[in-house]
Amino acid sequence: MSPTTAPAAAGTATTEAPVLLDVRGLRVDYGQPGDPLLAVRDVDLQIRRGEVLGIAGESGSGKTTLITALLRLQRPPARTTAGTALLHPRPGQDGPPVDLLTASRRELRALRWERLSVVFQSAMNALNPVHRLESQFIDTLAAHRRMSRADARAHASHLLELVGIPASRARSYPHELSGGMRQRATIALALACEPDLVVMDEPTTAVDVVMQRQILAQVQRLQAEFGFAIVFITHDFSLLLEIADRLAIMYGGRIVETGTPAELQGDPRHHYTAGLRDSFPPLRGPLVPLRGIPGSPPDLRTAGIACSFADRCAGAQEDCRSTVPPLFVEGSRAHACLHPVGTPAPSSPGGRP
Ligand SMILES: Nc1ncnc2c1ncn2[C@@H]1O[C@H](COP(=O)(O)OP(=O)(O)OP(=O)(O)O)[C@@H](O)[C@H]1O
Repeated sequence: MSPTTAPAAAGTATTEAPVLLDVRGLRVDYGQPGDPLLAVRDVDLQIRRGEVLGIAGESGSGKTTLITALLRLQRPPARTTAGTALLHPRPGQDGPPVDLLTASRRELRALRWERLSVVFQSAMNALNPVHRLESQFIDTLAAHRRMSRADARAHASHLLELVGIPASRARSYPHELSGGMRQRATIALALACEPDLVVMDEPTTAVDVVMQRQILAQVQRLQAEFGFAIVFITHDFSLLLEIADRLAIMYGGRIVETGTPAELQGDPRHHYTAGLRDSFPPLRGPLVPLRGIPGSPPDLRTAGIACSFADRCAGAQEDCRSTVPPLFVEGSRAHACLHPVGTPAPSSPGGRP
């Protein structure tokens, strides 16, 4: 097994759908140039049209930093220091891809809502508290779709109904809705202009488990109807097993493994993926003992000359402490581990195990 010559994009080609967003070599840091915290390190990520890519990783692994950089929503002290993120045109449309990391404000304005939208954990941040729900839809549709107010109102009612909010609630203010309703309204708003990609950052963390299931079922129905791609970010591995087509696992600012849910659940290659899997109860099937991952997350202030998981890894060998593993590609999946799960430990000198 050897690393690929070209960088392996996370979740490389498991479907034939055209590539929508191609991220290469993304680096983001926080803080002073002399003392940066390296929150995202050399991330390659490929998102295909219509797929659900789940990004999982523990708190502080860089998930939010990654997507706020891609969407150009980051604020100082965050700085993108390297990389490209090419958004490809819709099939049948001409023109070169747009690099989201260098696009002008004007280009970004044209892309937001219409090609890219985002749903964050807190719906109150997305909805304007002093405007009725309906008028937030109408303003967005009027600005980006040039719809008449009457058409926009009808479209808003339709979208709200799609997420289970009756038209009679369209004139409510956000604070008059339950948390679950607000979050569903935010999702409907994100879909208003039929974007190609919807980024969802912990969209169901703030609601109870029953509401979480309802929202996810609705998202899946909407996705089947409209065909948008989703990047779904969460620390909840078992949730992603249920809803994602492919998974990318982040640890210490890097993508450490990618593959399908079945691959990563049944046969994880990176020891961190295995630990993450064993830390969450499965949503279906028999109960299994939960193990957790001992130790604490890596120090992101050091550039690292080792695998950042080595100190917590039961399978770590000597070379793991002196080499940053590249992403190794095995067919449609990839992992960044020198001694993957299931490979025998090297024999000690003299042939003894
Ligand atoms: N504004 C900031 N200034 C400095 N460091 C930050 C800032 N925001 C995040 N970080 C650091 O960057 C690293 C990545 O954080 P990030 O929020 O992207 O992780 P995450 O995987 O999204 O975590 P969570 O699941 O808790 O949201 C962490 O070490 C975090 O402490």
